Amino acid sequence: ETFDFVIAGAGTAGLVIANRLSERSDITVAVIEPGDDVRQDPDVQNVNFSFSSFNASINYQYPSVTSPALGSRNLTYRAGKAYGGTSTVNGMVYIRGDKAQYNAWEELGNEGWNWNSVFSYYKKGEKFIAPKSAQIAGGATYDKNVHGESGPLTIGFPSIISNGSFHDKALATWKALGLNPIADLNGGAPNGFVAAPQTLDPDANVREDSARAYYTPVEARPNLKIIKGTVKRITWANGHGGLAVASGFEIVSPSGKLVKIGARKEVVLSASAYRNPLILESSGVGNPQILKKLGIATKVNLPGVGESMQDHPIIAMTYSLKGSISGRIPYATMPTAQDVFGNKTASIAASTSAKLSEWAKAVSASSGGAISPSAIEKRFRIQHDLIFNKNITIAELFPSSTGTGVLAQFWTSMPFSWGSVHLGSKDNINTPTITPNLLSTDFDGEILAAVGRLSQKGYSTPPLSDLITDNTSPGYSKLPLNASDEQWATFLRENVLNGLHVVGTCAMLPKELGGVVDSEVRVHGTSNVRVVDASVIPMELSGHTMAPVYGVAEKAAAIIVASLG
Ligand SMILES: Cc1cc2nc3c(=O)[nH]c(=O)nc-3n(C[C@H](O)[C@H](O)[C@H](O)COP(=O)(O)OP(=O)(O)OC[C@H]3O[C@@H](n4cnc5c(N)ncnc54)[C@H](O)[C@@H]3O)c2cc1C
Repeated sequence: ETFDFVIAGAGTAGLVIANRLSERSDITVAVIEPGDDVRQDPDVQNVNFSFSSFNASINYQYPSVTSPALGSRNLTYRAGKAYGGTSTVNGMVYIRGDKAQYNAWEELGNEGWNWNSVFSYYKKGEKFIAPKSAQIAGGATYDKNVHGESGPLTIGFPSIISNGSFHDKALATWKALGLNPIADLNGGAPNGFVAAPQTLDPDANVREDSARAYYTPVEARPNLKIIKGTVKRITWANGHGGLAVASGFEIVSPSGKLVKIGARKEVVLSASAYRNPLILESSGVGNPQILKKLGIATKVNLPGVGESMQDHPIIAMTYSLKGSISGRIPYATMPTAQDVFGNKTASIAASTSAKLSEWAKAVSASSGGAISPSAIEKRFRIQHDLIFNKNITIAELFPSSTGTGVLAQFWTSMPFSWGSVHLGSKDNINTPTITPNLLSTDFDGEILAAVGRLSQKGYSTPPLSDLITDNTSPGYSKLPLNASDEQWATFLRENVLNGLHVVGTCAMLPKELGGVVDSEVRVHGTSNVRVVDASVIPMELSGHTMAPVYGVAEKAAAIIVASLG
């Protein structure tokens, strides 16, 4: 079969692209997806799901390689395998990040990619449902100017938001610690304490994933088709002008047969940050040294493929409560460097600035020289400037209720440790080789420890501390309030996990900075291969990744449609 556009992956981003392209009735669109239609699955719909309720058939679990910085542990990277991809199995939290982080995309060489432009696509995609009185009683606030009202993606607050004392006490404590309440964290300035909205329909009380939002309303379109299968590689036509030209995909059908699906115009990779590099590498697009080892001939020399993988390093602690909490406590506390480091901020800014070139050399070496030290240093300097001069939020502290306790999670936003994702062997398109390198740059551990101390301080400062009986994990005996730097370093090495917010493995950047796609999300060196999903986000954000994926996909779809004339 042949279509105008063929998209790999009916996930969070893939269905946005499919929806927007198929608005044009003169264009035919096919989406290749290995997962099933799970829109009626009660575990998917349930907004009070537990992560463990998702069975393996809709939940990829990729093990990483072991890492010395993690005490030789390996990590599990999870993602959704279904219509809707990871938006069907995720935590649904919808946070976009800081304005300056988006403006940095333009500074890095992506013309037209800045907060104002992506913000307009956030609004286009969104249908925001304002909180009702019960949710307002639980602390839900908003600024209607930063939300859209008529897009496909419904966003709201959980209907069972806790109206107990947790919110008021948490707000008072964080305020006492300098983190003031803010009305809405999605307007590009999330510094402070606030209730976070989610991708759910509060009236129907169901999860809003990208299948429900972007596929259900358009599935009857005759020019849109989802085909079950796994993309193995891009098929190439005879090139012209030095650019590689895709003619479609070779896919593995459910019965294991290799089938060709033709693309008259373009192919789009939306198979996730874990899987797009695998498809590119198995098509000969990537680092020639890696391709040679795999026995694959180089079609396009593009060493950034699969590199600069970034994630949020995350820690969870638990506190037991005097009483219990009924309902959800979806609050986010988002501090800046100043909030975390106080009067040491300027000296830390200066000492870390002096180390950027050393860190860049180490990260370049760990990528086998795939990205040059100078390119990484340029990217690090922009990141450092965001943290220390542009005052972005550098972490998130995020409680959730276990009923009789609080799971107090926190993570840092912009790591200086980068990992990678590559094809492990020529014929295994399903299993990425993931090298996390989490906390391999010492400062990432230092900043996480500082945020951890802030978290401990929050739970031991009245009035929030009035609710708490003890720290049950890891326990104050293991990690006291005055724990030393060494105690923190050991604790983090043994306990840090991957936040599952992976970006950057097909970064939207100029090729000389290690980029894989240009600012029209087209793979460098090709005329008609685009990548649209979390993998193109060039640097980690202070938001969670789903909201940025939706914003990026809406804008990328507009770019592709505009190119059709
Ligand atoms: C457990 C968990 C909780 C999370 N919680 C949150 C949260 O609360 N808030 C938030 O913002 N973010 C959260 N995230 C992260 C966020 O959901 C993801 O970053 C985002 O959904 C990724 O979207 P994507 O389009 O890049 O990829 P996906 O949505 O994963 O889509 C990729 C699709 O491609 C398909 N595919 C894979 N390989 C192939 C192939 N070879 N050929 C064809 N198709 C293929 C997959 O089956 C999938 O459908 C969470 C992630 C996880 C795992």
